[in-house]
Amino acid sequence: MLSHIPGVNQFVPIDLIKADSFLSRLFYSQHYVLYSNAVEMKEKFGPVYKVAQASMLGQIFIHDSDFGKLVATKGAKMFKKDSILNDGFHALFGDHSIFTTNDEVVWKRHRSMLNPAFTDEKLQNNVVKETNKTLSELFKSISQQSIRDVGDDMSNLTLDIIGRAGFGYEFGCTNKSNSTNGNSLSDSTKTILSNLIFFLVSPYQTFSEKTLSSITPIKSLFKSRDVFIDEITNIIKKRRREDAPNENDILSLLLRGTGSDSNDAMLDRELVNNCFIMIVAGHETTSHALTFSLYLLAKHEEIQEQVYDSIKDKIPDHNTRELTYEDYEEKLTHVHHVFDESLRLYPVAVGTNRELTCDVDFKGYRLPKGSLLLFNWYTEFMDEKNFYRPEEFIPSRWGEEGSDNKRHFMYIPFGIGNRSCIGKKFAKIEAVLSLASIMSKYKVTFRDPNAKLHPIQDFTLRSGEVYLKFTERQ
Ligand code: HEM
Repeated sequence: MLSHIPGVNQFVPIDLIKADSFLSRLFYSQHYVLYSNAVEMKEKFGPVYKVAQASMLGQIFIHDSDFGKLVATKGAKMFKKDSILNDGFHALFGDHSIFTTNDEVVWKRHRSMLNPAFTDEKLQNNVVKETNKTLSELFKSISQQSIRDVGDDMSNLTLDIIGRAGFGYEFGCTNKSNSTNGNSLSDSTKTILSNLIFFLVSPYQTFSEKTLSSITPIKSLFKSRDVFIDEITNIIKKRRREDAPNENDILSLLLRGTGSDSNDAMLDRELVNNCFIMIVAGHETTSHALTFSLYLLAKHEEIQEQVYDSIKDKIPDHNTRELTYEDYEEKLTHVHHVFDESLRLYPVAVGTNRELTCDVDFKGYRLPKGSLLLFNWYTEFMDEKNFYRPEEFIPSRWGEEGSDNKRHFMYIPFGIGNRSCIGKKFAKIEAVLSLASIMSKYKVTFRDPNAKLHPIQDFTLRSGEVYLKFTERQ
């Protein structure tokens, strides 16, 4: 027997929400339900409930790993991206990219064209090299100033890495003396990211871009978007003119065969949209994940020392050479565990949005076709049935026997199914090598021993301000 879906304010029909996104975005309360309050909401209503407040009008929340299984096995047939949210992305990033397109055929084509840029071989050659290069620049600036705004450092680091490894492009964030026009693009990227949420909660379906531009943060966001598109178009033009394009970066791969009308060629607007989305998706997420990891290591000095000891033990010459892909694969197990554990406690993507393309029966409820779903996986990460003492930072739990099988459909910080993160391994290599290099060179401690973390739920989960002291190890 199917039950009535529990929750709050059930009265708003989904068609009304779709017709009037202005109403649905009058207030923004997603942060309340998504992260800080998610565990409480699940306890109150169970794993499936309906929330009708502000931007979440009529949205069905799902907190159950069986849903992950459903997405992994039948996802493509039952779900599509949330069309309301995607409309917002189209206005900013264009609708011709792997992340924003609503068209399944277009998505498949983009995904299959981008996949070869993310093979182990490509990542080995490319991400490892650019991560090491960018870290060495960061370390030079740390030697001049040991109290660091870690959020800022990680943002600069990850933006430079995706610029170099993705597009052979110098954002010039870690090595300021190197920057030419890089600054305009890095500033634009940061403006877009910090103002994204103002736009997503605005009535973007109801009003024109001109009207919306009367709101200052949205105006700067559109301005930065235009700078970005111009710059990226110039990068592409320049690359086309070059005789020997960088063989390993993402752009080189996409450029091969482009310019024609054949099916396997990416047109200019698709290239621009995809480059834009890669920079945004590839930068912010990893930057916050790294900041959370460093905060946790500073908070747990004994774990930090264990990580350092394991690096010394497994890589005796760690302080005289750069770390390699083999180190990443074979010798940095403790660092992998730290990263997995911090993504469990602070998953930068706490869930994902979908729209149902057919009626679906799940856990005794009928979820009607057209429903907007928010699959929140964070509550499973914080559930005692999956992780003992879930509130605590215990990286060693990841090395315990059987932990991988048990968590297959449940621990999914990079999503699950066909639309899961294409950059997962890119991010992991970059993050594990960065954490290991930092740990091997510095001890990190709080500038203020009473410092507290205040995570902010925007489009992603952000770390807020984290200041740490970096003391060079002898
Ligand atoms: C810690 C770092 C990262 C996290 C936690 C993360 C998380 C995610 C998640 C959860 C999704 C799925 C969204 C959905 O189902 O709607 C996703 C998609 C995506 N991510 Fe990541 N990501 C990270 C890093 C990266 C990097 C480094 C890149 C690129 C270099 C990247 C590029 C993308 C793209 C293009 C998609 C869309 C894939 C598609 O729709 O086929 N991400 N990411």
